[in-house]
Amino acid sequence: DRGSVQNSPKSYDVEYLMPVSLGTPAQQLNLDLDTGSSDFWVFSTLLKESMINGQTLYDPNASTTADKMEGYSWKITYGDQSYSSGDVYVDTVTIGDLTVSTQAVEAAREVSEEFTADSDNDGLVGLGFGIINTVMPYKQKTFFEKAMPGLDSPVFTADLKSGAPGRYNFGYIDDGAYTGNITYVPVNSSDGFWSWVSPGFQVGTTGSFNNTRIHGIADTGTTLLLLPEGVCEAFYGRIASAKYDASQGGYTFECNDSTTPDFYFGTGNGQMIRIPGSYLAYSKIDTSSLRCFGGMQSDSGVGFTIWGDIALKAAFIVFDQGSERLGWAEK
Ligand SMILES: CC1CCN(C(=N)N)CC1
Repeated sequence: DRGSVQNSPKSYDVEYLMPVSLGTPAQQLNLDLDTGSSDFWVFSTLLKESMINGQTLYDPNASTTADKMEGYSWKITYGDQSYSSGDVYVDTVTIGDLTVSTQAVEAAREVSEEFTADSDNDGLVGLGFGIINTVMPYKQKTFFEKAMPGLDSPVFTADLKSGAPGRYNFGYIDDGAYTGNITYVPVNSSDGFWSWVSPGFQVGTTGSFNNTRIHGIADTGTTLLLLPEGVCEAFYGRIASAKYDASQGGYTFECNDSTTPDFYFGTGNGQMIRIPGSYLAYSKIDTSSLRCFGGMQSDSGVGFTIWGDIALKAAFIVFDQGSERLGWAEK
């Protein structure tokens, strides 16, 4: 079996949403595929009105295939301190023609204001590893873990684009979606994340390659690229107008600063992925400013590097759960 679904970026590529069908008859929600978490949760009719702001709600009572998991609950808190919690139902879920008939659907009773404010986002499909699923008393499998045994190949791929729709594929690799070779690197899933080690980085076409191992996670659910402080300094040190602006909470520089270099990160076997400098002028810090908030910021608050959407949209990535490895290719 296999599946394929288009993903669409919200403004500034802050997140990428995909249509998902839940229940019988099908209820379509727009969900955020997040490889940095492992809960499948949705806005639902169990929520208080005050927590809803235009989102589409999953109504388990309107689904003839929904079964409540009595006595089960969940609560998740994300890196930015946003959170959600609620009850659990088993129901059928289809993403891009791929159906899992008994998915644990976590129906929200409570969401924090960050989720309420994001009116386009109806919930998350966590495609990290199931060991960090928050359902109690027994954790539940991710959509991919449920689908995997029936797939042609135990992989899913992410093709995120800058300011344009991309695609998530399940169960196969589309050889037309990338250029050159796919370089595979081992994954350590013990923390539940797609954790891997980059051999280093290079700033610009003329800079030398810095052999410094960077431990991090491939995370579709994080907008920016969070790298070690020293890497940020090496990059922003090459941009004439760049500075660390505590009032903005990060590095900023003039959006059109022509000294902005491309950023390359190593994936192994001498392969590098090129992130165009334009991706790193993330967004204007306010409408009247000529300065942009940087797409690369320090990972000091997290403890490891997060290869978020800024990096992922420069590549074609294979999340190979069958062999616990990541595949990186240019496109
Ligand atoms: C380590 C953190 C990375 C960002 N998160 C996420 N994509 N859900 C939360 C975990």
